[in-house]
Amino acid sequence: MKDDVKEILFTEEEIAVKVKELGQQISEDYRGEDLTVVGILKGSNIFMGDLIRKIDIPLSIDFMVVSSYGQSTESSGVVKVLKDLEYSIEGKNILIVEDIIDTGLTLDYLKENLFRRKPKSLKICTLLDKPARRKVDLKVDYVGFEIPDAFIVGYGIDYAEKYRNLPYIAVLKEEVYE
Ligand SMILES: O=P(O)(O)OC[C@H]1O[C@H](OP(=O)(O)OP(=O)(O)O)[C@H](O)[C@@H]1O
Ligand code: HPA
Ligand SMILES: [Mg+2]
Repeated sequence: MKDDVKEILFTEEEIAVKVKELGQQISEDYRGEDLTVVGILKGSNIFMGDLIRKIDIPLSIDFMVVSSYGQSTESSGVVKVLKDLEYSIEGKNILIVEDIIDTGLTLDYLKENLFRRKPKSLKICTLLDKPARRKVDLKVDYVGFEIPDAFIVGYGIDYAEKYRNLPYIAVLKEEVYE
């Protein structure tokens, strides 16, 4: 697995520092308010777990499973909801947690989908932001790291369902996916 890595972008330690910063900022912004954190699986599986433990206010969690990359390095442009939320979000403060925003198509679809359910507020937190590939305008409220236009894996993020268990965030060698 490690032989497929071209370059480590962010170490475990760098990720931990950033996640703590994001958690502190979110805690301050929502203090005194109810908060429901919605993780977008599978990619946010690790980030979500680490982030909520750095948020020191009461919160509840829910998950959606969506997919648009499948086994590819390119978005299909079609966002499939494989598992929907368990609970109503009407009148609630919702924070969507994503691992990475690339073209923005996934979150553009999800924002529309969730806004229709009448939440009190709807904000977005992503660990990684790849602005060079954005295809839609998207306001993102909390961003961990801005990254270059490269296909990354690790810390829950996959290529063809592999590499999620890498403890750091890395760029894959092109020969792995070309
Ligand atoms: O901004 P976009 O171009 O839409 O890309 C971002 C989305 O792509 C990845 O999901 P993927 O479809 O790979 O599913 P996964 O989370 O199960 O890996 C990632 O987790 C984001 O949800
Ligand atoms: N890596 C893995 N999955 C992704 C990426 C990426 O760079 N962009 C969108 N989904
Ligand atoms: Mg993926």
